Parts: sequence; C-alpha cells; structure tokens
Amino acid sequence: MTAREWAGRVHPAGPWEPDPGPMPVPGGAGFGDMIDALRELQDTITGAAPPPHLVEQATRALREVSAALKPHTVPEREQITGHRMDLRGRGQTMAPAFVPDEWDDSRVSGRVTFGRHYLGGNGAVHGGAVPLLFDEVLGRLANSGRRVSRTAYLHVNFRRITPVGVELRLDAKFEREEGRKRFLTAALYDGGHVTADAEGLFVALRPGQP
Ligand SMILES: CCCCCCCCCC(=O)SCCNC(=O)CCNC(=O)[C@H](O)C(C)(C)COP(=O)(O)OP(=O)(O)OC[C@H]1O[C@@H](n2cnc3c(N)ncnc32)[C@H](O)[C@@H]1OP(=O)(O)O
Repeated sequence: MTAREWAGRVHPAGPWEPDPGPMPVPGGAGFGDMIDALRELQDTITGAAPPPHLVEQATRALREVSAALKPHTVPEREQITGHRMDLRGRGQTMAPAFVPDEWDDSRVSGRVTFGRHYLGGNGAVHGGAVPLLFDEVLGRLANSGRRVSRTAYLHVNFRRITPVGVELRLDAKFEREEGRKRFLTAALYDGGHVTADAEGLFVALRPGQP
C-alpha cells in the first residue's frame, strides 16, 4: 500500500481524525519523532550563531544524514511526508504544525506556534509564512469529506504582527459552495487579537485534472 492509499483508508471521511487504527503505518511509529527533530533543527539553526568549527561539524553531520536517507527516495505517491494524517502537520515541516482541537466538515479550530524558523523580523512571522498556514488549513477543510480541490485564490489581511514562539489560535470556516467553487474564511488570533485573516476560493478538480 502506498502512503497516499494509506492516508485515504485511514481518513475516508475527513483529514482531522488522528486514529490510524491497526494498519501498518508507513515510516513506522517513529516517523513523527524524526519530523519533530527536523522542526527543532530548523528552529535551532535559524537562531544560532555558532563558531566556524561547529558550523563545519554540523554541516558534515547533516550531509551524513542526507546520504543515509537518499537511497530511500521514492515517487510522490509513496512519499510519507504530507500523507501521514495522524501526525502533527501531516508529517511535513514546510508549514508550522497545526493542531486541531475541534472540527466538523464545515469548521475547524486549533492551535499553532510559529517557531524561530518562520521569523521575518523584529519578532514577527514572515509575511509569506502566514498565507502558507492559511492555505494548509483551508485546503484541508475545503477537501474534508469532499472531492479534491485546489486553491484558486487566497486573500490575506495582515492586521497586526503575528508573533514567533507564541501559541496562537486559528479558526477556519467553510462558508459556501457554488458548483465547483468553495469559499472559505479563517482568522488567526494572538489571545483576543486577530493578527491575520483570510478568504480563499478552492475549485473542485474535474476528473483527470492535476
Ligand atoms: C489531504 C491533503 C490536504 C492538503 C492540504 C493542502 C492544500 C493546499 C492546496 C493548494 O495549495 S493547491 C496548490 C495551489 N493551487 C494551484 O496550483 C491551482 C492552480 N490553478 C488551477 O489548477 C486552476 O486554475 C483551477 C483548478 C483553480 C481552476 O481551473 P479550472 O479550469 O478547473 O476552472 P475554471 O477556470 O473553469 O473556473 C471554475 C470557476 O472558478 C472560477 N475561478 C477560477 N479561478 C478563479 C480565481 N482566481 N478567482 C475568481 N474565480 C476563479 C471561475 O471563474 C469559474 O467560475 P464559474 O463557474 O462561476 O464560471
């Protein structure tokens, strides 16, 4: 079974349920730990000012890990990152890990913390990372229990700085559907303040559309 087929069987009705059941899990139980270690590494490297000898040592160690993993490169369908719906952030590090707390087919509410890796400047999250998070969460909600869709547009308003290293809340809502068009909204909160909000259009793909 490919990782993509596994993801479909574990979550036939929607992408937020965390129970993989008794099926064999691609990458094993420790895959999430490896991804968490990678997140930690990204944050640590971003925030570090190490001496040159340590930079060389770290570079060697990183190249060794890459060389060990490279022979296990697989086609996209068998790729584990992005397909492990039981893991925080689908087992990928591109976007910060969204942790859903409550959900149904029309809304989801959860928590997210942007690590140092996502710093833009002066303690604020990079302006490209916030839409990345919205696209991830709205995309998953748009496809929750429905035919696959893709983002046609994503409008993001930056209301205040989004702070790095602070646990934030994200609420997302499926507003309405018109034919193949799905309209969704979301807002990101730091305590009682909205730091950014978004509106997205997701268009359901026709058969054969990539
Ligand atoms: C389980 C895994 C979870 C994954 C979570 C992560 C999800 C991440 C989601 C993504 O990021 S997807 C990647 C980013 N998006 C893309 O790469 C999409 C690229 N664009 C396309 O593939 C096509 O443009 C698209 C599928 C969106 C639409 O093309 P189509 O040829 O299928 O549709 P068409 O152009 O006929 O438009 C259909 C309707 O949508 C409307 N529409 C399309 N694009 C629009 C737009 N940009 N603005 C306003 N309306 C738009 C269009 O006017 C029309 O409205 P009407 O039906 O009322 O006539």
